[in-house]
Amino acid sequence: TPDLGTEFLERPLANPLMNAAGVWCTLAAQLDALADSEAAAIVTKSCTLVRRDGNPEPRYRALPLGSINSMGLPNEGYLYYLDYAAHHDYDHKPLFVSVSGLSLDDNLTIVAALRDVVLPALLEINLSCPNVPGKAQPGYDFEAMDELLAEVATAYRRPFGVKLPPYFDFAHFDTVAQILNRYEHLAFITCINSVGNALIIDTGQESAVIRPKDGFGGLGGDYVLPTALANVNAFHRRCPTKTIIGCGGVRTGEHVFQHLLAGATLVQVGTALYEEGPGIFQRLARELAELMAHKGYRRIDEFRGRLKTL
Ligand SMILES: O=C1NC(=O)NC(C(=O)O)N1
Repeated sequence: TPDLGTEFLERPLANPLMNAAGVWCTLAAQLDALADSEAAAIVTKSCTLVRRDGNPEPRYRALPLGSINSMGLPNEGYLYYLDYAAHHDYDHKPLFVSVSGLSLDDNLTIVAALRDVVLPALLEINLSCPNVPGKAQPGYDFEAMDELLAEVATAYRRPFGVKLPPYFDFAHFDTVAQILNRYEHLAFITCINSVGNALIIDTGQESAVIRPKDGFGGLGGDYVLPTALANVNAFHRRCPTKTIIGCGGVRTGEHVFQHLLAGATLVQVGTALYEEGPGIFQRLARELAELMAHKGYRRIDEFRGRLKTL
């Protein structure tokens, strides 16, 4: 059988699979379930300085082709996740801590705290939550993003990564890649977060389907796979010294294969994990191995990043 083994930041991993920040990772019991699953790494729900209830419900809706959500960063506050990180067994599998402070100061406070506890946990700075009313995504404000990365890189002084929103224009791919390439400590790039501020309409009810923001929310699932693959490949081409983590639209082993072909090293699962639970990682690993066997690949590095063009 094919070997799903891979490497992330020089660390060997059993497979390229992990959860997407925010899904099945807000509470310790959920994170424990991921730690006990076939996922090779896990990431926490994006945390803020203080605990948040998040947006009013209904704020998540599963759809025939994916999901829409406007959770609003409900989380237990950063100290909860630092405590979880302090007790995690890093020899078993890596733990990422996702941080989504609501201000530059909040981000720097959390990042400094994570630095000072000196844990092997990996930092994923979320630049792309589309669902906090009144808060623009740093990922779409290039000057603010550049300032945030400069401050975080200076404060953290260790390898970290960013979770980007989707971009839809080569000028934006170029500008963002140019910014990211200036930060040596910036070791990985996770593409993409949900496609922000979509609107799903229930025809029968003649209504939006989630309460926050008049029904506008982040789109995930099958709807976003082509956009996710494009962003993975765009930053894979433009940031040769960075490791790309793919996220968006992964529901089958074939989708994992496509993210790897596009240049991803790890592949995160969001909507499909929300719907299927942590058992999904065993299914995705099996389906990826079957597809690799069918194609005659023994290892991931035989095809990773080798997307052909016409
Ligand atoms: O970064 C985020 N992306 C999402 O799609 N939703 C969550 C949230 O709303 O908390 N955050």
